[in-house]
Amino acid sequence: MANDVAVPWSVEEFEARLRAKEKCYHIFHPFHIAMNSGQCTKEQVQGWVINRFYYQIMIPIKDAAVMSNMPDKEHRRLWVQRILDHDGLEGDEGGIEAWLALAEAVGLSRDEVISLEKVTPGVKFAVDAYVNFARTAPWQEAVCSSLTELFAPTIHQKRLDSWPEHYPWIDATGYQYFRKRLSEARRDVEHGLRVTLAHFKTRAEQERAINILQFKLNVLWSMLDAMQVTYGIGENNNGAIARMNP
Ligand SMILES: O=C(O)c1cc(C(=O)O)c2c(n1)C(=O)C(=O)c1cc(C(=O)O)[nH]c1-2
Repeated sequence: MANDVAVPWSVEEFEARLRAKEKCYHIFHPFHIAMNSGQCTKEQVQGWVINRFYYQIMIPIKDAAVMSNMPDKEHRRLWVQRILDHDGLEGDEGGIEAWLALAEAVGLSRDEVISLEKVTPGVKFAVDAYVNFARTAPWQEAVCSSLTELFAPTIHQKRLDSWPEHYPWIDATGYQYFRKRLSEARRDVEHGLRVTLAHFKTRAEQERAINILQFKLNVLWSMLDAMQVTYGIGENNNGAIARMNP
């Protein structure tokens, strides 16, 4: 039977199928598994922080693009908070600044991170693909693509639980970013799920939503693939670094 005549999933079934995508989340990527179980070297943790900074600075740009495609103020009012979460306000800094505090806590200098000089091409490519999708897709599809945040609190909590023990050399002041995201991600997801469950109605549309979520999961996964090529995993990193910096 063709997709467009298949019976739509109930809202509950649709939500369950979106949530079932957790199995493809980057928490299961070998680089993340190594990082969260204390197997990464200092250089690898620093490499992750440097590369993820590009994601951090592009998220509010992505969100501004999505907001520009939202025709009504009810959604923009909620969405604008995502930009403020990252950019902050004068006297009340946001996620980008918190990420720079994490960078300093792992022994990097702000300038080194802000320069983006060490961001690996694959990470740039993956993040740019996400921003480009969000900028050009119908806004409800862009909202749907942010739903990897369904799975993010678990990964932030995992870092908060395991990093202090595994990486005692990281200054504890660096963990504020992960702490902040626990509640921010839950709030984002409430809005994101409401939009997605209401917008994707037919079975074909619901399947498209699942594919959009998979695309975003692939973005996150590809970022770590690129980091793994550059930095290796665990102690076995020499060849990889030599390839990047001959
Ligand atoms: O550290 C992570 O694993 C992780 C994952 C994700 C995600 O799942 O997309 C986000 C974040 N962090 C994050 O901090 C964040 O602000 C964020 C925004 C978005 C988005 O798609 O709009 N995802 C994520």
